[in-house]
This record gives sequence, structure tokens and C-alpha cells, in this order.
Amino acid sequence: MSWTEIVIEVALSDAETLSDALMDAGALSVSVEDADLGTAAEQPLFGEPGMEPKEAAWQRSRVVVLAEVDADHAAIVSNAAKACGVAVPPYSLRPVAAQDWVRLTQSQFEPIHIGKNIWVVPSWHDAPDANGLILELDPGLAFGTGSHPTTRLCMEWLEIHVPLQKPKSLLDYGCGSGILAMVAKKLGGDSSVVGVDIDPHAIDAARYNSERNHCDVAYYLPEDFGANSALQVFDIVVANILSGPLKLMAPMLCSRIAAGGSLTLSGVLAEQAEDVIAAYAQWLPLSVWAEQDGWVALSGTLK
Ligand SMILES: C[S@@+](CC[C@H](N)C(=O)[O-])C[C@H]1O[C@@H](n2cnc3c(N)ncnc32)[C@H](O)[C@@H]1O
Repeated sequence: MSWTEIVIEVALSDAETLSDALMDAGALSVSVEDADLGTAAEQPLFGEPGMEPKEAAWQRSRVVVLAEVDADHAAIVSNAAKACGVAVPPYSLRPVAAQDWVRLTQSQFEPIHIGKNIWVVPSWHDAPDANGLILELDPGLAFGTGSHPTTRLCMEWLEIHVPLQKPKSLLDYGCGSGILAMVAKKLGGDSSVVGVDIDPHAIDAARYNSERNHCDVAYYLPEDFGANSALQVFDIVVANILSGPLKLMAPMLCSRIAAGGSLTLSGVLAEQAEDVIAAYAQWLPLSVWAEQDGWVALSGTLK
């Protein structure tokens, strides 16, 4: 399947009405861009701090219309112009090369190597190292594909500490795609792993991902977690959220750590570490375990 782009240069004031009319006249999609984009005449959108914002983003617009290759392109433009009560604007046509869009999108997601031996592998790839700890995971609605430094920090911590601590139970609070819970389950053998997230889409994604990776993990929304395991404590608690919620959650998260158990937090910027450490100080001494790209993982053991 291939398409044609109709490129029309119009005055800024006409761009929006013409775009609507072009959709009514048979366009598949319409986008409006700065006609001076990439040229010496392009104006920066934002001025220096303190300057008045410009009234308009740019001076002249280019309307780019995607149409079927065998559509009547002249009719699309003239019908739209007629509907707007303006003269038919000059336009040019350019072919859009046929692409395998699925393949193109998929090629942007390569397997990710984390720590010593963990691989996060999209379903359309073979595992690069058959002896590695392989998580099959596609980019989706929930946060956690292994590309973010905070996820990587937590996975690296788990890779080292789960085999050392051999936890009987582990809680992943703010589980997103379930990536940390699944790694913990694969590293921890028969330990009981629970994931909690406030976002129902994340819970669905985590359940789906865990089934595909043969990981027996229980996932809950916070209210169901409270109802189902009100008194349960865990040998390891890990939470990769942001510093604000982590500070508020300190009493709740600490109440979930078993005696002698540990807590690992990420989603915290290096400059926020001191503040987060202070919020947890009455329960356990946290310290910076590692830093990546300005993000830290904090870790500590319950007093
Ligand atoms: C940064 S993502 C981390 C996802 C995954 N654990 C990882 O390490 O990649 C944070 C997750 O915490 C969840 N979250 C945010 N606030 C929360 C809260 N108050 N209770 C539970 N989950 C929360 C978000 O929905 C999101 O999925």
C-alpha cells in the first residue's frame, strides 16, 4: 500500500479551517507545520525568559495531506478550498514510499542487556544469549521496559541481592509492566512475589507479561492489596516511583518490611536523595547504592 502527500502552503490564519475541510474532502490525515521549518527563516518558538510570548507560533504554514495514491488529489484540494470560501491554493504532490511500518516500528526496540546476565527481549527477537535470564517484554501501556535508568538500577540491585538474601517473599510496589517482579521471581525461585500498582492498565499488562514469562506473581491494585494481604510483610520491598510519593509512602512501605528485611527505592534524582533518606530515617538507614544518569537507587535494611 502506498500513499501520496499533497503539500499546500497557506497563510497561518487559513491553516486550521482548511485542514478540517481537507479531512471532509477525503484526506486520510492532515498535519500542519511551519513552512520555514529547517530553513534560515525559521523562528524559535520560545523567546528568552522574560520576553513576551509571540502571538503566533510561526508566520506561514505548510499543510501536509496524506491521501490514497489513486484519489483525485485536485478534487480534494479544490473541494476543501470551496468549502472554506477561499481560492484554490497552489499545491505539490509527493509520493510516500511503501514501508513495512510494523517492521520499522519494531526495529526501534532492540534487546536490552542489564546487569551481568539479564536480557529484556521484544517478542519479535531471538534471545541474544540463551544462557541469560531472559524476559520477553514488548513496549506497551505500562512503564518498565528496561530502558530507563531507574528500572535498570533496581534490576541490577535485584540481580546481586536476591541470590544473596534468598528472600521468601518480595514486594514490588509501583510494579508497572511487572518487570522487577518478574526478574525477582526468576532470580528467587520459589519466593512469593507480589506486585502492586495504582494503574489498572499496569496491573493488566503485568499479569499478561508474567503469564508469557511463566512467572507466578500476584498483582493487586493498592486497595485490593490492603484487603488481601493486610498483615503480610516481605523480606525485600522494592519501589521505583518518584521521590514525592515515596516520601509520603514511607510509613506504609516500611510497615511491609519483615524484621531484618530490606528496602530498595528508585525514581529518585541524585539531588533528591538526602530528602528521601531523611523521610525514611526513623525506620531504616537508607544510603545511595548506585547512580546512573543522575538517578539513584537507595537501599537499606530494617533496624
Ligand atoms: C516509574 S514506574 C516503575 C515501573 C517498574 N516497577 C519499573 O521499575 O520499571 C512507577 C509505577 O508506579 C505506579 N505508581 C505511582 N504512584 C503509585 C501509588 N501511589 N501506588 C502504587 N503505584 C503507584 C505507576 O502507575 C507506575 O506504574
